[in-house]
Amino acid sequence: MTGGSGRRATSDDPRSIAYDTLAAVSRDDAYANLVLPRLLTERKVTGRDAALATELAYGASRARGTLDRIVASVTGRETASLDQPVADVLRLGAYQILYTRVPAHAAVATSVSLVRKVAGHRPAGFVNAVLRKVAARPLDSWLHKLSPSDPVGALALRHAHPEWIVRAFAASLGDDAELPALLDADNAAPSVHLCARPGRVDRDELAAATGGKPGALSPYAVILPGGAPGDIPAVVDGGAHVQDEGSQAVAAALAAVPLEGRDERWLDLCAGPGGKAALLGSLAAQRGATLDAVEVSAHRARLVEKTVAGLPVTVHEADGRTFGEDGTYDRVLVDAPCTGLGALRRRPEARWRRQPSDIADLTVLQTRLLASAIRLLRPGGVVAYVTCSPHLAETREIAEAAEGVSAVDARPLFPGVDGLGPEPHVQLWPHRHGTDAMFLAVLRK
Ligand SMILES: C[S@@+](CC[C@H](N)C(=O)[O-])C[C@H]1O[C@@H](n2cnc3c(N)ncnc32)[C@H](O)[C@@H]1O
Repeated sequence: MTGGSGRRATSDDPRSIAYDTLAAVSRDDAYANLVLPRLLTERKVTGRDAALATELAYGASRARGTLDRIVASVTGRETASLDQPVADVLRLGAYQILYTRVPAHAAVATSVSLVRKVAGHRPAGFVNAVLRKVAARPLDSWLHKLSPSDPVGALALRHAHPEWIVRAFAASLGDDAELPALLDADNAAPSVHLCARPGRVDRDELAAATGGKPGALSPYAVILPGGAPGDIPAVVDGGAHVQDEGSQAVAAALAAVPLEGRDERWLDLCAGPGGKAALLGSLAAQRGATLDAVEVSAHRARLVEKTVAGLPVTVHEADGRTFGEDGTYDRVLVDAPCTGLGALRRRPEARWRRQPSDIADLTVLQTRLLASAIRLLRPGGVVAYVTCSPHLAETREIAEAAEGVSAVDARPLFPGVDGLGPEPHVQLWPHRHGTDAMFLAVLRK
């Protein structure tokens, strides 16, 4: 298994497209959810072929760790140590055999011809032999055979998540009972949510026009039944944008916190690509306030500029840790850079790329950004500390260590919504709320 060429399959066959997506993820650290749509467009693949390519590329990316364990138990070596083209063809083949209705003989035959295309004739016999052995047992039997004895390890294997992530979810949830539902939700494609920009589009009219339904958490959310949001007239003309309802709800919560005194200067300290800045900017426009939107990355600052065009928002390409004049803002959002463990359903491969060692650097940055936000607030002003991760080290522990502020109970900002704990903060969950697992702490200076 040496000398992998790393060639692309370059064809419009769904398996080739799925393979090229997996290869881009393995070789170039690419994001499957960016590569796949581009390949489908370039190769003009639509309809059932596009659906199959999507299922295979995203499914095999999500299940990668579990597939690798099964393949490794057949080959006797780490799957990641095989040549990349062989490893990815085996993942794709094993995924079809174990997780789809593709007949095993077809999955094996197409995998053998795929490996010939991307790695030459030498590994063809190996791929054929390995996949035949994979096909000798159904998925349940593999899971049973390879399952560790501890329950969290077993859930991690069964639901294709790294163990450290399942443990982090369990710690945040407080027990293990909901883990299967949460892990299942991570493995399902999320529905598309729109944000009807306040002052531009009426949410109920947008719901009626799109066949969607109003969301329960954000007064601006429409949950779409399916289809391509880019074709919706309100999205085309900028009256609405695509945004997870949880993201909308935490931004709207900051605007809804009661505040005494001046309420004119708002700040978004981590603004790119600008979804929350667009909602806050729309609310600011209605309330005679202005928003400063800070983003350290030049490319992402440009994205914010596009997203907030026409709103009373000034974009600053700057470092939030050192930005601005102390004591000058009334409301500040810190939507901190984080592991993104609350949005795994959106990024098929992300769970396998993230490492526990990522946490330490992120928590230092999160602490410094929150301290900067507090420095920038006037006395009595409020900060919303937000992450799209439920990891306790990135959420409660950061909020509770913040100095010079007291926690505001955030739960009344979500009237009629259950399962928001832990008091006084809000933790949303995909399996409870249908949103990304957004965390919100509201702190008053
Ligand atoms: C979770 S994202 C924000 C998402 C955004 N609020 C939205 O709703 O579209 C975090 C952002 O913080 C930016 N960032 C990272 N470090 C930063 C810093 N020191 N100062 C300002 N922005 C920073 C990242 O580039 C990234 O765009």
